[in-house]
Amino acid sequence: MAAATPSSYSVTIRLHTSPDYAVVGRVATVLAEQGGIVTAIDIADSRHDRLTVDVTCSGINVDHTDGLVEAVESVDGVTVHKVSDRTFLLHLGGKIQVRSKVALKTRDDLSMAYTPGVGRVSAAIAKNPEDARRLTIKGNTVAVVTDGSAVLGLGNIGPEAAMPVMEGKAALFKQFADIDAWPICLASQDTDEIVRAVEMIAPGFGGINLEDIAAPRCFEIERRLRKSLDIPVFHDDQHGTAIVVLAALRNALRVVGKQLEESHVVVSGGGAAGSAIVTLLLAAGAKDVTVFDREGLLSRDDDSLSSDKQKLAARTNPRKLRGDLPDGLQEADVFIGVSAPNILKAEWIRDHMAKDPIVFALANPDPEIDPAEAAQYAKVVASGRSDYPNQINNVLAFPGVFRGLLDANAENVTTDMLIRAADAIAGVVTDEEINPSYIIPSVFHSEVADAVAVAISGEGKSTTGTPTGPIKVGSRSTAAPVDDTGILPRVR
Ligand SMILES: NC(=O)c1ccc[n+]([C@@H]2O[C@H](COP(=O)([O-])OP(=O)(O)OC[C@H]3O[C@@H](n4cnc5c(N)ncnc54)[C@H](O)[C@@H]3O)[C@@H](O)[C@H]2O)c1
Ligand SMILES: O=C(O)C[C@H](O)C(=O)O
Repeated sequence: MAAATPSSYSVTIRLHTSPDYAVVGRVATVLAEQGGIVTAIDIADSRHDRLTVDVTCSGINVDHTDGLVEAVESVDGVTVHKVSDRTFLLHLGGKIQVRSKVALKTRDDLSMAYTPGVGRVSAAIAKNPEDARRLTIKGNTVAVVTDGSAVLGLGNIGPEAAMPVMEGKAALFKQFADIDAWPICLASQDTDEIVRAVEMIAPGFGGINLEDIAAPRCFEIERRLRKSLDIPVFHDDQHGTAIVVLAALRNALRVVGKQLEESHVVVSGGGAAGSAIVTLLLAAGAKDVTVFDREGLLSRDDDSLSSDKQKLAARTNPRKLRGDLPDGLQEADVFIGVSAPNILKAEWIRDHMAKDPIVFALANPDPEIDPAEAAQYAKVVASGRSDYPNQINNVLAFPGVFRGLLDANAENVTTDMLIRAADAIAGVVTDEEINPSYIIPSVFHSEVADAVAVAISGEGKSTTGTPTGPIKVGSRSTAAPVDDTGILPRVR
C-alpha cells in the first residue's frame, strides 16, 4: 500500500470509549496498521464513565480515509461520534476576508473615512483619476478572474465551484506579496461577455489575473484585455507556468552542464500552458523546441492541423519531425509535459533521450509519468506535486509578478519581464545548493516573491504594500505635506 502523507486527506475522528487509555493506544495501532498517519490525539473530555478523544489522522485518498474510520469503529469499546474532514473545516466560511485599515471608533473617524471627508477624496480622484492608485485600494489589488471552465484538473466545473480555488489564489497573493486580491467568478463562458465584464470592473483594480479559463478562449480574452485596459493583464496558467518552467529549466541545465540554445526540447501539450512555455523558451534563446499534442508531433508541413496548432508549429520543430512522442524524443535533452497523465514511458527516456535527460512531468494532479519511475533514467525530474522534489507551481511566480507590476504602476506585462522573473527565481538557488533534487526553490522560500518583484519592476527592493512617494492631489504632486496640519493640502 502507498504510504499516506499528512496532506489534504486528513480527518479528525471524535470517539467515545470507556475511561481506559489502553483503548486509545489500540486505536493508534489499528490506524498505523491500516497505513494511516496519526498526527494528533487529544483528550477532549474525561469523565468517570467515558473518555471523548479526538484522533487526527491522514490517509492516501478519500476511500482510504473512510476505511481508516471503519477500522477505528471496529476497535472493541470504541464508538465513533463524529468525523470532521479537516480540509472542509478549513474552508468553512471561506478563506479570505476584507478588514478595515482605519479605526472607525468616533464620529471624527467617520467624518474622515466616510462622509463628508471622503467626498473631498472622491472629488480629487475625479479631477485626477491617477490618484485612485494612491488614495484607494486600487494600487494594491488584483482581480482573480475566472469563468470556471478549466479549473485545476477538474475541468469545466463552473463559477461557484471555482470559488475555493480563486479564494486560495487570493490568500496566496496576500501571504506571499501582501496584495489584496479578490476572486471574481463570472457566470458566463462567452468571450465577448467576459471581456466586457472585466473591462467594467477594471477601474477598481491595479491588475487582472486571469485564472483557469479554457484554451483557446483564454488567448483571445487576454489579447483583447491587454489592448483595451490600462492595467496589466496576466493569464497565470500561461505565463505563471512559463516563468517557473523556464526558471527550473535554467537550473536543470546548470546541473547537467548544457545550454538552452543547444538543447532539443519536447513540449507535450500545446494548450494554454504549453504554448506560453514555448513562447518563453524561444524568447529566452531556445532554438529547437518541438510540440507534441493529440495529433502527434506538430510540424509546419502538416496541413491537417487547426489554425492555432499551425501557428504553434510554424514557430517550432525546425527539423520538421513527424510521428508520435517517441519519435520526438530521439536525442531530446528535455521533456516538458503539460498535457495528460501517464503518456510518457520510462523506457523511452532510457532508449531515446540524449545523455542526462531532463523530465518535467507537470500535468496535475497525475503527471505524464510517475516522477519516481522517471528518476530511474532521467538526471533531473520535476513535477507539479508537493510530495516529490522539484515542485513546479505558479505560486513561485504570480505573487511576485503582481507585486512588481503594482509597485511600478505598470500598464503592461512584457516578455522581457517574464524572462527576468524566471531568472530571478532560478537565481535564488545558489551554486552551493543546486543539485538534481533542488533546481527550484520551495514555495515558502522567503526570497522568491521579492526577487521576482524586483526583477519585474526593475526597481530597488519591493515595497510589499503601501505605495510611497509623492502624493498627488488634484493635478498637483506634493512630495512633502504643504500645510500646517502636516497631512495633505486642501483640495478646492
Ligand atoms: N505544475 C504546474 O505548475 C502546471 C501549470 C499549468 C498547467 N499544468 C498542468 O498541465 C496540464 C495542461 O494545462 P493547460 O492549462 O495547458 O490545459 P489545456 O487544456 O489548455 O492544454 C492541454 C493540452 O494538452 C493536450 N493533450 C491532452 N491530452 C493529450 C495527450 N494524451 N497527448 C498529447 N496531448 C494531449 C490537449 O490537446 C491540449 O492542447 C494540466 O494537467 C495542468 O494541470 C501544470
Ligand atoms: O494553478 C495552479 O496552481 C496549477 C496549475 O495551473 C494547473 O493548472 O495545474
